[in-house]
Amino acid sequence: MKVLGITTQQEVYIGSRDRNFRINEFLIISDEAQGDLIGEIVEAKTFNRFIPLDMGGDFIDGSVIESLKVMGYDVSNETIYIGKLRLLKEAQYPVLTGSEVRIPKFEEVEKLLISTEPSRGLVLGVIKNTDDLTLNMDEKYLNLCKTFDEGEYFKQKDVPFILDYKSMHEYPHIGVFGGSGSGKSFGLRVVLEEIMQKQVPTVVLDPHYEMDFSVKSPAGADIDYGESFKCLQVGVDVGIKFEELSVGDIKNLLNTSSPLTDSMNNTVDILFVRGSNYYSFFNKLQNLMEAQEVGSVEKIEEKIFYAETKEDEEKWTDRKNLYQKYNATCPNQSVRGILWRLVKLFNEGIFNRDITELVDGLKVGKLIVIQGSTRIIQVFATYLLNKLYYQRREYRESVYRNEREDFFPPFIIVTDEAHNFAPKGFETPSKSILREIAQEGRKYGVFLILATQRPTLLDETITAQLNTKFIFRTVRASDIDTIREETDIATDEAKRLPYLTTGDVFISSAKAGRTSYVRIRASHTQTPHKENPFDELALIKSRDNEDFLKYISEFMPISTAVDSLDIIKSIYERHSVSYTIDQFNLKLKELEKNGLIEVEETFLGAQYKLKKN
Ligand SMILES: Nc1ncnc2c1ncn2[C@@H]1O[C@H](COP(=O)(O)OP(=O)(O)OP(=O)(O)O)[C@@H](O)[C@H]1O
Repeated sequence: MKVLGITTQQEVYIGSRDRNFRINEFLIISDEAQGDLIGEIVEAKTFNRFIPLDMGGDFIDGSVIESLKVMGYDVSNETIYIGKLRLLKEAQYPVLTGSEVRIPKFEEVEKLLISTEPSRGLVLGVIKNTDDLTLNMDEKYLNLCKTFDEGEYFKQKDVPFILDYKSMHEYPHIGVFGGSGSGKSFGLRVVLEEIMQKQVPTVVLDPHYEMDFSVKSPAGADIDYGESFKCLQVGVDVGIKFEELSVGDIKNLLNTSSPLTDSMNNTVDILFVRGSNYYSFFNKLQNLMEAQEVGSVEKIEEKIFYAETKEDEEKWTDRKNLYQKYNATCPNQSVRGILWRLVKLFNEGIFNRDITELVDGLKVGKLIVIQGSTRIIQVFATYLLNKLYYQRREYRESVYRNEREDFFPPFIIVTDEAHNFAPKGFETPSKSILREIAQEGRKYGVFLILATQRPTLLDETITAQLNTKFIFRTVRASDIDTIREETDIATDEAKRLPYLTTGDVFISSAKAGRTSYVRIRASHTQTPHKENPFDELALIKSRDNEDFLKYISEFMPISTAVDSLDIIKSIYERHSVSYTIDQFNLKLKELEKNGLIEVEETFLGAQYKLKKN
């Protein structure tokens, strides 16, 4: 392998007669003047005599062809492999043409490729095309993971990719970008498995109900995550304690239910009293609304006068007071709107629980998965993240002040569909807290892992704070542009983004100052949605058919014209399963079509029989 053509300090062409180049493999140029220079292949081509070299287009120029000839290559008759090698560190001078190129030894690239020990980092996969480098690789880096491809598991044969999560302290926050089906959720699962192994307290917002780690995959038979995570459903296991809400919180919550008008905001300011419980706020709104509907103090007094019971009298007196106090400042429309939003939240069960179980889990280093519909998670997350972030902040600040507050651990927040929580261009309640954490979280040990299919729709301030970025296959041009702006990904790599294989990813790290090309390892667990819905359909159908066959076997042969009604009755009595005549006949036809029974046409119509075998 030799350096060809006119060279620069950043990039050179190299050629070989017998070795094909692979994208992102590492090679060393032995430059006589400058010593060893390490580079990475960013483009590779093969030429042979059927495709003359001068058709190379803009990939190679005339100087490359000329130097191939000078070095003794027969450009019109031989197969020649050519690669573009980008130096990892700019050379002092342009590289010497004709320099020898060789495969590095592991220790020559170890520092470049491996950022920390496996025990101190997250083993996320393997660095692609590095199998040549593993020849004398340290034992501690061997057999750390498996990869999964086309239904088969493979032993690790490349250098492992280990993410130094502790460096988040300096380079906080991770972004995970990729189009649908690119391997983003799978990648997130692997990251979370590793986080669980390190027992880092983590909150995962999971509107898709997919982050469950109880089902093992063949690659994780000996690892059990059962005790390391907990799924909690909003409104069932976790919720918001109404008494703890500030006026800001309640406005945020009502707003997520449906946006509040200025007048509604104002009305909440006037009516809400911190520390009151749900029912007292509800009653206040309800009573004021009813008083407003009566219309005037005189009319309410009439109601008091004609009240039939003491209770009624008190109720209307109360309403009169509210009316007198608030009618002028709180329009009926706004009171009504707030009440409607409040009841909607209440009906979702969000005020039924608190976050004690969640906080207890975090304190022992668990991964807490919050499940619920996208909307309810948005409502809850705003409250939750504010609460957790300020608790952690308060704890850290008390440490600075040498005071003793109860320990509250550092933690990570993970969410898919992050553009819904922090959209570009308009304000949402969850966005302000995420933005604050993106900018200030590092100081207090609160970190974000945000995944999205649409980086272009994610708030720019937040995107700019994501120091490590995982970029899976991305096809949309606008998203590729955003990725190019927001990462150090090179033009050559950006061009490859639409063609990346599912599960392959560019990991661009501010700490390393470079991008690695990685295959995400096989996950130890499986998503609960793994079953193909069409297989599920077939399975249910065949179970259904088997059951039906069991019910009818003893009545065979069956003449539909005479027997159906009696058999349907018997099946109902014995098995409590009911069929209409049409359903029963259709089921018989289906069984016959699937070859489970036989049919014969008789003068009485169709007669079904068990199959002879
Ligand atoms: N690293 C990998 N190794 C093996 N298989 C993978 C890998 N990554 C993804 N897959 C498989 O590819 C499929 C799609 O992956 P995944 O569900 O993660 O896509 P996605 O990008 O999250 O899509 P969406 O955003 O639509 O959910 C899954 O069936 C998964 O099993």
